[in-house]
Amino acid sequence: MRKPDSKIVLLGDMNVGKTSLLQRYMERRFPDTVSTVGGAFYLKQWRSYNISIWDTAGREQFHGLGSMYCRGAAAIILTYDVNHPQSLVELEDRFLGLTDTASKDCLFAIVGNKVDLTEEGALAGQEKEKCSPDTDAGDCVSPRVPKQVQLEDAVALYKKILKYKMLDEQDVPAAEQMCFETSAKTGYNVDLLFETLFDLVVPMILQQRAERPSHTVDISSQKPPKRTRSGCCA
Ligand SMILES: Nc1nc2c(ncn2[C@@H]2O[C@H](COP(=O)(O)OP(=O)(O)OP(=O)(O)O)[C@@H](O)[C@H]2O)c(=O)[nH]1
Ligand SMILES: [Mg+2]
Repeated sequence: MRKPDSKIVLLGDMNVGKTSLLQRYMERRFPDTVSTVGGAFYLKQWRSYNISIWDTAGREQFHGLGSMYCRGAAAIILTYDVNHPQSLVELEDRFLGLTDTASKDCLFAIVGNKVDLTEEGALAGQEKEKCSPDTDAGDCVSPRVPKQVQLEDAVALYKKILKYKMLDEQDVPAAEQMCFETSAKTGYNVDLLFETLFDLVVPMILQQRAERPSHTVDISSQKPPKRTRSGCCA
């Protein structure tokens, strides 16, 4: 198996659409999902780099595994459902602490998913035919509701995270670049989310490589060991 150069992890409450987002990006479809057990990952080749993207379980019973999946992560996607304010609250209360094991310069993206279900989704080009007896289930939309969580709430959380991590706003990407509203169902902003992160992670890979001590020994520059009287080497 190809060895990953970097790691991105999806975190968030159950049912917010983590698995659906990843499948939409990697497989270009929106299949039925079952609630994730433990975790699973995809390997994505981005330019000449291999990036592993980990999907985790949002269910409380798997909570203990979260920090293990985050270990060494270069970026974490904190996912909520724009129709469930509690799912944003949970990111701060339950999931942020799991990211302590991530890389010290870990990037954070905050993602409000299921925007297709909102009235605002229609303005963002999410309009689809309403369900009718002749419409395929995958092509129909539930009745639209006003969005329950605003993008500004996600931006506020992003700024809290910077404080929690003791990061300076000037040293990290701007909140507006790292807070997204998506729909795994229609694909809205899904490529933008993942590919923004890939582009930000690549310089981190290069920096790590530059800092890593070289394990290669140039044997041509090594002098043969001197013989001592006992026959051993000095
Ligand atoms: N309308 C709509 N439904 C979505 C969207 N994304 C996911 N869903 C639905 O929401 C439900 C949960 O999606 P999952 O992707 O399994 O959620 P999850 O976050 O992986 O959940 P856990 O694995 O339990 O943590 C499924 O019925 C999906 O079809 C979306 O963008 N729009
Ligand atoms: Mg899942």
